[in-house]
Amino acid sequence: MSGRNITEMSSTIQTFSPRVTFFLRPDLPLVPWPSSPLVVVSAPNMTPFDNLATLSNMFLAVLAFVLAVLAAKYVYALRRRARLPPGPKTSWFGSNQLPKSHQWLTYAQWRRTYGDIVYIYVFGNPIIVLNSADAINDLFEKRSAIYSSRPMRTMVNELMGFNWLFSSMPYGPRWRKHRALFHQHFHVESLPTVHPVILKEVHVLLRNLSDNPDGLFHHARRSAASIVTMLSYGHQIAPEGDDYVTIADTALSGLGKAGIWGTYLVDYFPFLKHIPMWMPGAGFKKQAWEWKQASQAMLNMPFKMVKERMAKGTAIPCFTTTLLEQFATTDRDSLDEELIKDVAAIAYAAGADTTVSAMLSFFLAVTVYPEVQAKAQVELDRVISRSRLPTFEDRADLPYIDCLVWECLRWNPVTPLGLARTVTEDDEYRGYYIPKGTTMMPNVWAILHDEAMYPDPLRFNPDRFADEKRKKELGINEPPLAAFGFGRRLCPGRWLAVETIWITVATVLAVYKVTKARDENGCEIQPDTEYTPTMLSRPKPFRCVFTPRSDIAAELVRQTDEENNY
Ligand code: HEM
Repeated sequence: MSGRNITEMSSTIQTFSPRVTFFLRPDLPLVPWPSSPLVVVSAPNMTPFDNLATLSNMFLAVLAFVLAVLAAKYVYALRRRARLPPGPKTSWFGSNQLPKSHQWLTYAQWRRTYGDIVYIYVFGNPIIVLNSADAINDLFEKRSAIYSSRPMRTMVNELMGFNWLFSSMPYGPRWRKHRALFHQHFHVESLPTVHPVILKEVHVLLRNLSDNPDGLFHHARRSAASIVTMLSYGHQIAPEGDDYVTIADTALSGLGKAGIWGTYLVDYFPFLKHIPMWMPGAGFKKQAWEWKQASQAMLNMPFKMVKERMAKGTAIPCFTTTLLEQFATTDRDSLDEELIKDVAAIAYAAGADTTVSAMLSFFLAVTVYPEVQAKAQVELDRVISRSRLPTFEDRADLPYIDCLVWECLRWNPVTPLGLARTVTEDDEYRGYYIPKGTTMMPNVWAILHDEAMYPDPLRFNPDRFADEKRKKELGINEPPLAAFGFGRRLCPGRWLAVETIWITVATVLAVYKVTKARDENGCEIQPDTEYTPTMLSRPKPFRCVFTPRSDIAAELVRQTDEENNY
């Protein structure tokens, strides 16, 4: 070694390049390393073969180090994977144990097998289903800083053009801006100003039920939709063939179908969005393109209509006019037209079909449970004595109607799997490892059918909300808030929804007896109590009959026609 011992050389090298020294072996000669200008060590007696041997030793040392790091990482990952929550055996391709329809029912059964927190792995995507109020509360409420985002939804947001919906935006400044603007206009204190709008549309519903009882689904939908379009755009929906409703319904039917994250493969494999529409198997792209035309029209068309009416001076004051006026005068920093347009459109997208599902649950429940209907009518008759229609001022005196509304929201929740979240950091809960990016599904149906809190949960029983002492014992609240979500993403339209459902229930039961339809032989038709398997679940079509409870009731319905128009 030319008179220099290994320690000296090593320290010389360390001076220039500590990283290299780390790999040196004392039993091998030290040589200059041509590619590293920092290592300047003379070793005159060395041959090219010696150099090669040293290079390969260094290479081996680096390789060994890299392999050690990878092995450590692998062991760490294995250990973490061993701490994933339990769940059905799934491979990278998912599993045939995964339910294809009404997933919430299967997930609720899994609670018995796997517990509150169930892990599924589908096409490389980790999903956790939360089956209990405790687990959801611990994560979505107490750790809301990392559980308030939404999963990336390639089909809905990117391909179908619904990126204006703040309900599916990731948690962050853009979402916050949208939500704050929505909240400014749709909050509990604003309710008295929206009561006249709700009341008027519910009266239209009464008349429609009298004229054409078989059109129940259509009338209920029209009523819920007209309330939100009046509030957002000052637009009352035409009885039939309203252009806005037609276009919005096309868009929303797409959203309903693609809304449960993972319904389309492209949610799991976002790169599929790049495949051309003409390729075999790319039917989803064509379908998404059609829905996109509708989602963009739904966003732009009514907004343009309001601007035109404002220019002509015929616009009815509403959310859009108020904000456009504000935008034109003062508040240009915090407002822009795109923001106003997005927020105006979400009221219909998020508010119409949800409210109508709960309304339809009410019609189904009172058809199937006549004793519930009779009890509500006793209360109504006691308070308003059949001489007039109920108003919002009667609410405090009609507690059973409240209970009936809560039970509609619980019995078959409108969003049985809530709206999926994603966790934005690795987390640990009850000793389980929850990887960053996991899609979190709150099983709202399971929570609202937990026998410990709601005994005999499949039965429609408003009385479960009536007894204060029993409620305390069981730990239940009204309203059943889980129906509206959790934490920072809790539904901001819940006040409007509850008011709408409440006055619908009170008004319909004040004037009509709702009974089962009969077939051609005069036999009662037992309604199907099954619900659709969609993200927004609603009763499957059923028939019922609306009979005025008295001549006065029929007259009260007729008189609603004389109310002033907007
Ligand atoms: C019975 C009627 C309704 C039900 C059951 C319902 C339910 C829900 C649920 C479960 C969520 C997701 C919450 C979460 O992620 O934890 C949600 C979000 C939302 N709802 Fe509702 N909703 C109803 C009516 C309405 C109405 C009438 C409006 C508007 C006028 C509305 C506007 C929204 C919006 C904007 C969001 C998104 C919130 C966010 O992501 O920050 N909802 N709703």
